[in-house]
Amino acid sequence: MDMSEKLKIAIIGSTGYGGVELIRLLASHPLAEVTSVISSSSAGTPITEGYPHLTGIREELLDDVEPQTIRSKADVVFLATPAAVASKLAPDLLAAGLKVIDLSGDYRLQDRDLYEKWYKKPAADEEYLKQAVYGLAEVYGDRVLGAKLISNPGCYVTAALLGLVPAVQAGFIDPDSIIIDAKSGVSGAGRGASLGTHYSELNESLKAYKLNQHQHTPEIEMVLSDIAGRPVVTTFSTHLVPMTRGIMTTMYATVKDSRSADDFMELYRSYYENRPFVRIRPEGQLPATKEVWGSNYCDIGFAFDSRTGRVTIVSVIDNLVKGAAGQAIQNMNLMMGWDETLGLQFVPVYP
Ligand SMILES: NC(=O)C1=CN([C@@H]2O[C@H](COP(=O)(O)OP(=O)(O)OC[C@H]3O[C@@H](n4cnc5c(N)ncnc54)[C@H](OP(=O)(O)O)[C@@H]3O)[C@@H](O)[C@H]2O)C=CC1
Ligand SMILES: CC(=O)N[C@@H](CCC(=O)OP(=O)(O)O)C(=O)O
Repeated sequence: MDMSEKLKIAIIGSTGYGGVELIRLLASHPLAEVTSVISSSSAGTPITEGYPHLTGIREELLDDVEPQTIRSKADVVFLATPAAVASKLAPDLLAAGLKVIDLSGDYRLQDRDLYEKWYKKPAADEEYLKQAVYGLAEVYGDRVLGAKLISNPGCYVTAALLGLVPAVQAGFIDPDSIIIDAKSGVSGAGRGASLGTHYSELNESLKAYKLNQHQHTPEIEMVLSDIAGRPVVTTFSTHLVPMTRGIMTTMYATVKDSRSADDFMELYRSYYENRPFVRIRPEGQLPATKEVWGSNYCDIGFAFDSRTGRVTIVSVIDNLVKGAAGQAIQNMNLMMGWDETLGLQFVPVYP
């Protein structure tokens, strides 16, 4: 690529929350620019019709989903589409010579049966699943360089795994004892209106949903099993919180070999030493979702209970940034061999 020219980006699903967050973040990327915003339902209309906050930033009309036209305008396409859409679109986009970064779950699980069981939709073709690189950037980032098809991890999965992987890999916790208690803001459910995300249903309430049925369960287990070197199953519970952005995962596990708070702190600081988006909090300080709002950070804190022999690990992310668009751009940077922080050095919005 001629470095005087920016990498051209198209976004399918640009009218959704993940898509519009890609537009926001890419607007300040030094080496990439959005050249096509695409809609399957409102091509020919301006994106500012649905998103007036983009006035003066993206005034062009939405394009159609047509691979050859997209290729004439872009080098990389981000798919921010509902489940089972990317698996239909990616083969033609790849054939047209585009690189594809998928924010949905379609290329995360290598096992097609697992996808169909948990997502209740048809799985992607085996041939493309084999090509897909799973982009949990801090763990598998070194596999992403030069990839043509990147599968961006789930939002809950990112928060949970960044909090668990170092301890599982080092054998500091018993993988079979892990319980993940997760909470998300409502933008995690996308822009479409539904009864469950309706203001008067959600406001002043906290509710558990999809218990033991959440589609991110097999993705978390896939990575924990890989890291532990044996099959791991886990209890993963999700809750909807009346806030716009943010995910907190509170994770409980039995500590092995009398590892201390200092041991954990040293392990996590060393694991994430060269990973600029993971911040380990000092002992006794637990992170809040507000402290990563609008940023690509994942903040992690610990609490030890010598009475029960358990550690509680708390991790927080912004679901739309580190949980979706931010990590997808981080993966694009890694794919291109660039500094992973390009275009992502936002200070969290506070308060
Ligand atoms: N929201 C979040 O925090 C996160 C979301 N994700 C995943 O990212 C993906 C997008 O999520 P999100 O932005 O929240 O969802 P939204 O529902 O807000 O947006 C999805 C967009 O996809 C487009 N779309 C729907 N059907 C098709 C189709 N057949 N072909 C092409 N485009 C289609 C729609 O736009 P149009 O009708 O204009 O084409 C819609 O605006 C999902 O898979 C989601 O699970 C992952 C991590 C976090
Ligand atoms: C609050 C809320 O509803 N969150 C969504 C997150 C879904 C998501 O991002 O799904 P994929 O990553 O699998 O595409 C959920 O729990 O289903």
